Amino acid sequence: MLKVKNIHFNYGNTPVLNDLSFNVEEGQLCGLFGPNGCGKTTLFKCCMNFLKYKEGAVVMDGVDISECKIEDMAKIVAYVPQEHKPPFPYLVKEVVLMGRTPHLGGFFGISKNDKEKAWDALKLLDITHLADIPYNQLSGGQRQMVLIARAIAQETRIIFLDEPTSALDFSNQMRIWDLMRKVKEQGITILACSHDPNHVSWFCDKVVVMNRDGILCQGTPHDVITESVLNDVYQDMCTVRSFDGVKMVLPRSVSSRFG
Ligand SMILES: Nc1ncnc2c1ncn2[C@@H]1O[C@H](COP(=O)(O)OP(=O)(O)OP(=O)(O)O)[C@@H](O)[C@H]1O
Repeated sequence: MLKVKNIHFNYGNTPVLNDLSFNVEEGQLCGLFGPNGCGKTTLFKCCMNFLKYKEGAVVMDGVDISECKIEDMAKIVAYVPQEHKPPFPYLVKEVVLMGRTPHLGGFFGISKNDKEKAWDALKLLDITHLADIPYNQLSGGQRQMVLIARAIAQETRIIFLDEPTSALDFSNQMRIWDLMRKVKEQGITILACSHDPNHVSWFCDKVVVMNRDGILCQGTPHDVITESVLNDVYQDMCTVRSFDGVKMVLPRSVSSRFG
């Protein structure tokens, strides 16, 4: 469903993505993690043709995205950005409704069905109580939930989420990861980056680990979430324990307190 082949990208003369390749299968929930500044957001933007990579190819749902117009892209992939702070003078229900006409960024030709889909997305995230509140008045976490609702309302076959739980409290973090699993069970393909290796380990089918040189490794959480990989990424700070087959990543300083 998503094929990234030998992508290279520079900001000016500074290389950021260096020969990145990975695939995500249809209906897979793929987690992407790596240290600050390794290029995760840049990778999302290259995959959506917002940034033009200089070598390589990205194929989504059989379409070479370098030839894809923005309105066609919006039918293939929905994007939840890491944060969204600019003034956005709309009510929450209007922001979610924009998921129905993402390429227009407005409310042209909206049907009763579109309104129902937007309302369903608000219900799915349990945020119907926010519907009539101005988006600009929301907290960071509430905005994150609304943008996820907008992506769900868009009804694409692929969803990209850039740190979708970074601003959320624990219950909303778990709710979003559980929701991503439910969504992927409907055959939708998800690529989500996260700074929490535990979330990636517990919820994802596949994990792609990046460092500043490119992709360090990729595979199932069982194969990838190991002390040697994590300590490569996080400079010898992690211990990995297994509880009933579930891997738990702990800071070394904590695990040493408990022997
Ligand atoms: N517009 C830009 N112009 C120049 N350099 C940029 C630009 N945007 C990002 N960078 C640089 O590119 C590198 C990758 O940034 P990116 O935001 O993709 O990393 P990231 O892995 O998403 O980081 P984080 O986990 O902190 O969100 C960083 O070194 C960053 O400083």
